[in-house]
Amino acid sequence: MYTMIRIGLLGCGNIGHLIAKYREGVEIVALYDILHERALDLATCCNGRPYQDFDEFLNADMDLVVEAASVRAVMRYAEQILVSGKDMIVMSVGAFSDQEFYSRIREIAIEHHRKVRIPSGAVMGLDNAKIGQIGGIDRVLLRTTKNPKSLGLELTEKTEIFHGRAGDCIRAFPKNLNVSVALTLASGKDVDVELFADPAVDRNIHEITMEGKFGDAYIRVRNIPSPDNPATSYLAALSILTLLKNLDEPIVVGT
Ligand SMILES: NC(=O)C1=CN([C@@H]2O[C@H](COP(=O)(O)OP(=O)(O)OC[C@H]3O[C@@H](n4cnc5c(N)ncnc54)[C@H](OP(=O)(O)O)[C@@H]3O)[C@@H](O)[C@H]2O)C=CC1
Ligand SMILES: O=C([O-])CC(=O)C(=O)O
Repeated sequence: MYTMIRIGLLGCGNIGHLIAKYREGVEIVALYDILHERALDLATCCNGRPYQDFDEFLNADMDLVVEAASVRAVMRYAEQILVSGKDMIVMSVGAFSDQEFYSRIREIAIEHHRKVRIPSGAVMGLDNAKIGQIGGIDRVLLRTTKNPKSLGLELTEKTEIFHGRAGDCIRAFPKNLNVSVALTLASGKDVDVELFADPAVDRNIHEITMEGKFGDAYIRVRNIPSPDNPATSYLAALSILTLLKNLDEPIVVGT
């Protein structure tokens, strides 16, 4: 028999709302957002209790905290969450581009017997990219194209606005390129990123090219933006909903 997993939502914006609306197998018991009105508003769609104080939120009777807030929120709260005995699901994985922070959180998770899970988010192929950890991949390139509005820009023609490494890209675009850091963590390769703003596209397009001992791969996802936040692909919310649904599954599919 399965028991409901009890979660707390850190971040009650677009993804938080989609989790509340479509969740399966989990109960939302606690909600926290930097803007308390957002937690209050989301509490009306689920039975969770909104908290204004983070420490009180963390004391709620829950198994894990689902972060759908920001890179800053992960950097600020991850350690405290793990030390409090809760697991974490992290959407704003860009926080882990800071190597020192990543190592510290990993050590704390080991010490406290906790897990930090990173969903595939807005890309496909993240699980297979993990073969890079055993030397199977030589190079990973991520080419992302979004409408300028998703990037907070006003442009009239397609423009390359970043070309470089994932760690530098997430610092410049913390709300738009978490996927580049997820790919870096999965593959163990410092991912090359090309970011384009194109007023002619109405999707968030991620093209991944991988080359290695296995051969080569080209994966393109043309994501529909979330209704409430065009920077975030709807696929990212589906990915976290699926992870939540499978948390207690005894048979695990995918690398
Ligand atoms: N891994 C992946 O593939 C993907 C990751 N993401 C990331 O997931 C996160 C959530 O996305 P989404 O729901 O669309 O974002 P939204 O901006 O719609 O919602 C985030 C909410 O969290 C709040 N928030 C921000 N910082 C904090 C904090 N320090 N403490 C508490 N609340 C905070 C925001 O407030 P305010 O508006 O005031 O900042 C907002 O209400 C983002 O960081 C996004 O970049 C998104 C897509 C794909
Ligand atoms: O949702 C997307 O397309 C990607 C995104 O915002 C991110 O990785 O931060």
